[in-house]
Amino acid sequence: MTSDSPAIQDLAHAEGICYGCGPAHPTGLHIKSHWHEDGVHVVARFTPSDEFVGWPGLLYGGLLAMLVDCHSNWTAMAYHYRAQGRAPGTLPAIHCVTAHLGLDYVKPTPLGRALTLTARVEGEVARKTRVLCEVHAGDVLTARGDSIFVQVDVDKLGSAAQA
Ligand SMILES: CCCCCCCC/C=C\CCCCCCCC(=O)SCCNC(=O)CCNC(=O)[C@H](O)C(C)(C)COP(=O)(O)OP(=O)(O)OC[C@H]1O[C@@H](n2cnc3c(N)ncnc32)[C@H](O)[C@@H]1OP(=O)(O)O
Repeated sequence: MTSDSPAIQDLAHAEGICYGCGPAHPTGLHIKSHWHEDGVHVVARFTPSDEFVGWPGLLYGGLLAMLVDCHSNWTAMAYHYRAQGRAPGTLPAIHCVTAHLGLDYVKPTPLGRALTLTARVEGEVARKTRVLCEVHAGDVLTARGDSIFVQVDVDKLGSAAQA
């Protein structure tokens, strides 16, 4: 899959309203994740605009966490679909939620430059999936995520799952 193909979010959850990655959110970030052609990594690109400023000229760390959170979660979900030998968007839908978001801020992250998020699943996978994610601005590694996502049955989550 390449970035010319539909994003995993658009295939799997076009009606999603997550602020970070929901295709149907009116003003959200619309993060788009794609399998890399190496078949191992999932990649997203995002250029933060000036409104996401933290320290002058630099990206607010919370926004960076949002990017890593959503992209890593979609990496986990894409992995589960592929492990079952089927495409995102086929039924039954696979849903994961963030159980643990780990993030190291390695270097200041600039505003107004394309960021590349590159994530992959690490280790044994069951209901719980560990995802490693690197954020690069050009050649510079600016952040590193190490997070846990847990597959959930949304029918059992009750009203919390309706959002
Ligand atoms: C929550 C409602 C949302 C529903 C919507 C679903 C639709 C999704 C559709 C499309 C997604 C697009 C949107 C992406 C958005 C970005 C991601 C977010 O912002 S998600 C929101 C933030 N996250 C939460 O609100 C989770 C709140 N926490 C929980 O609900 C539970 O704690 C949960 C489900 C994570 C686990 O609870 P247990 O009772 O089902 O399962 P146990 O047995 O505790 O854990 C399972 C395994 O995970 C490990 N685990 C659990 N918590 C951990 C942690 N904090 N760190 C490390 N491991 C953990 C455990 O050790 C266990 O591992 P072992 O199988 O024994 O190896």
